[in-house]
Amino acid sequence: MLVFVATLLVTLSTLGVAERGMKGVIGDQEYTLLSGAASFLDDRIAARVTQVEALASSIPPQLRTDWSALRPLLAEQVRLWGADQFLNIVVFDNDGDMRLSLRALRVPPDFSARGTDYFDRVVETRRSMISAPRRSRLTGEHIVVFSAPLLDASGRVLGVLAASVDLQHSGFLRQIGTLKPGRTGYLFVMTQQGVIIDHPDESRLFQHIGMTPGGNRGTEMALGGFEGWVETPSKDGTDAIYAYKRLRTTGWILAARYPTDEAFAPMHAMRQNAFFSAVGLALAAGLLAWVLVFQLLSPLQALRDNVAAIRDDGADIEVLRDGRRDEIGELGRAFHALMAERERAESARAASEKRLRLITDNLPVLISYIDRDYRFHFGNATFEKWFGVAPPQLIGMDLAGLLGEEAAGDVAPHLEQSFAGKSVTHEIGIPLRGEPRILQATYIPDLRPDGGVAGVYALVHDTTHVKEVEEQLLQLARVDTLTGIANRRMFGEALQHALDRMRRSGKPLALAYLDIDYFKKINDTWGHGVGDEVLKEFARRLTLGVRATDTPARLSGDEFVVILEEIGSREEAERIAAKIVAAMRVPFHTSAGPVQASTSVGIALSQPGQTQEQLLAAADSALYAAKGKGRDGYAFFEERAGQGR
Ligand SMILES: Nc1nc2c(ncn2[C@@H]2O[C@H](COP(=O)(O)OP(=O)(O)OP(=O)(O)O)[C@@H](O)[C@H]2O)c(=O)[nH]1
Repeated sequence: MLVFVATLLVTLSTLGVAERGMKGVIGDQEYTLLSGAASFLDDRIAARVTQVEALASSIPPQLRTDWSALRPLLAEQVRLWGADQFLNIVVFDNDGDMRLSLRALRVPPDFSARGTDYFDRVVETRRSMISAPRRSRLTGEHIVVFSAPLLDASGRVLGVLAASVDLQHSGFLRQIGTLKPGRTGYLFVMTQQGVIIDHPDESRLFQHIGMTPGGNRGTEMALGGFEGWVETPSKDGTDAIYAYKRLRTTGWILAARYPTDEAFAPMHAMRQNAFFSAVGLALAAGLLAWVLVFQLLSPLQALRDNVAAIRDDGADIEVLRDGRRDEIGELGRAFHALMAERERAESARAASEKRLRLITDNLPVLISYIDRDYRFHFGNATFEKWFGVAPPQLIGMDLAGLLGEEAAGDVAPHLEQSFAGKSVTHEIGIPLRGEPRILQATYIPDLRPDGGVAGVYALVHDTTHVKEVEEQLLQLARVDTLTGIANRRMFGEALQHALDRMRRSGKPLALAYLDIDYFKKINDTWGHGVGDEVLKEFARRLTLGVRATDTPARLSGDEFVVILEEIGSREEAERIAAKIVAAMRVPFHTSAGPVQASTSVGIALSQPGQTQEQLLAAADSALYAAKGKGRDGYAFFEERAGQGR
């Protein structure tokens, strides 16, 4: 389209320039023609002037006032010139009276040439002249008069010889009519004052140019002195080329009118031809340009198709390297490099993702990403192992869908804190595959650059086993490793709890403090191993000898205690002590054979407001008393130390 429009524009503007140039040529031609015609007319007029001057001067001096003798001379001369040169030749005397006329005229009695330009000026200047166009007073015809003085020897004017030319019928001006431009163009002549003296329209002859309504800029310019050509509308509205030239001899204005339509008829035909040729050319050029552009763009189209094939059908990117050695080939190679780079980055990313996936899937923890709707966005393979939910099924699942309403309700407040921007860790107990488990969950907020939280990363691990081990460790720390009964630490706790219970129930408790008699000797006699065996058996007998609710404990070496709860009386406590003492008299079966041992027991009954230490000290004091009494027996704590049985 662009080529089509451009070609048309160029053609039309070139035509416009050519037309303007052509118009100039035609105008100049017309003016040149007119100038030729003007010079022809000037020559004719000058020739007539010369004829009349020559005729006047050829008259012999004696005949210059002999009017009757002059006639045949003039008649002979006119005959020689040819009859149609002049309409008439007359001679006036120096008073202006007509003395001679070659044509027979009815001359009115008062006819005088005085007052006419052709008489007065000649008398005045004594030189020949051409009159203004005028209407003959004698014949009524439109004429111009060529007049010359008849002078005597001293140069005095004797008369005036006047030769008239019929403007309308003589063909004096008509001869130039053949020079008219074109078929409908014409020439016309007017005086400097604008009186038309020659015109193809005879009705306008000898009328002032202004008599016809309308205006003609060219003619107005010409009356103002313009010579040359101009294109302007005529009075009848049609455009025409007007040319104007003044006659040198008379000052008359010779004008030519050439209607533009006719002047440019060939031009219009040419324009039409050129227009159709231009349209054809433009169409052809446009079509050619289209084909060219199509051909130029076809590799680009192929490149586009290749890119589409790579994107939509997964075609190999190698199709982009088609080896063209131009800009499009460069573009293809640039695309190839870009895509290869992308593919490398993509496979690196995929490998990294696979690695990460492998790691996360094989970690014995739940790794997930939870969005703001509390729905899973990502989850590792552990979800399948723990909950039987495969990662793809997990996507979009909400917490209640995975954990059940109750557990989801427990988790929600912690998640909310994390969505508020905090890292949160909490524990929750839920059944997994039918077993109660303790899980520890850590929520890490996914902070956006604007500070908002997009979601939460959740890391959950099963701490059940750890808790169990912890519990075991705790238990181990409270148990005497040799005997399996409570150690000093657990004893302390148990005593505290027992004292608390006593305070609540009001039922007193007793504390028995025991020590194996001469244990050092057993060690020394049988060795430490046997000593240990005795200690274990001692603990066993102690445990068997008291109620299940009572707590036996080994404090250190061969020292033991028993917390005896809900002891109704001192007697009851003593009974138990005696029972224990009796139980220890039975020989101990060891790897080295039976070993005889015994124990001493100190008993103290708890008092209101008494501390652990005070109670223990009281029992210890009673033990001391029991030892003091010879061992293998018990003593009851009295306020005064040392008392007991
Ligand atoms: N086999 C063994 N011996 C221990 C253990 N702990 C402490 N002993 C020993 O137990 C003995 C305790 O002796 P003491 O209580 O001081 O004295 P005793 O010989 O029992 O005399 P009395 O208490 O006055 O009747 C020491 O010789 C310790 O070395 C242990 O775990 N195993």
